[in-house]
Amino acid sequence: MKLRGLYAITDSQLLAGGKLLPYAEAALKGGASLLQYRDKSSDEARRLRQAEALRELCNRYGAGLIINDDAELAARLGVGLHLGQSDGSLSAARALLGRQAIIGGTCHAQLELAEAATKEGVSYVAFGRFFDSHTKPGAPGATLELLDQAKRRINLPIVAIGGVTLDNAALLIARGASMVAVIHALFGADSAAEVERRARAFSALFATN
Ligand SMILES: Cc1ncc(COP(=O)(O)OP(=O)(O)O)c(N)n1
Ligand SMILES: Cc1nc(C(=O)O)sc1CCOP(=O)(O)O
Ligand SMILES: [Mg+2]
Repeated sequence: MKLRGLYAITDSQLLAGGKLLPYAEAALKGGASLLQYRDKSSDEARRLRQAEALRELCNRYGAGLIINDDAELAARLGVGLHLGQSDGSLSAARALLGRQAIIGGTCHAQLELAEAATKEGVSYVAFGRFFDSHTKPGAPGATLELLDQAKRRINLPIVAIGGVTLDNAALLIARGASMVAVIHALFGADSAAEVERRARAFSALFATN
């Protein structure tokens, strides 16, 4: 699986009212390489149902499905996982999911966290928040200079997240981001057709950088 390109992340509030599957499919049609299922609810049956449906879509479009926060659900479905600093052990997740699974770790703006995550066997490291974020306004800030340093010190794909839009994504890619992870600027749209247009535009940035 290619860890380069658009990394689409779902949001249960933004995609309420039946939008999850059509909007996720639109992002995949538009070329998203990874899709993260990010749902903070505790409705386990619904989470399982939705994640299974997203796995089917990702398989159809040749993209990777990543589950946020929930190693057990990722293991049950045989898909990837993203963990933040308080979401459990990355090395335990690697042991649970096996060598092939895509596992990512949140590193905020700290290279030391990325070095520790690398030792624990992650597939990519995620830094952020780079810009003002609708979804997570309080996330700690990261700078473009951090990407330069990370590129020199971390030998893994780098994901940039937080306030990424079609206007600023090229800056991140030019500074070494292998993937841009996007919620609001992708899914905060009035139609699935608009999500697909945006996904195509994000994906095209990787062809020219
Ligand atoms: C690709 C990617 N990067 C960072 C995060 C944030 O993870 P975390 O800090 O655990 O916060 P929540 O998303 O769980 O609220 C992410 N999900 N994906
Ligand atoms: C989930 C998340 N994690 C962040 C971090 O900095 O670790 S920023 C963020 C929100 C990303 O959403 P949007 O594209 O709408 O800004
Ligand atoms: Mg988390």
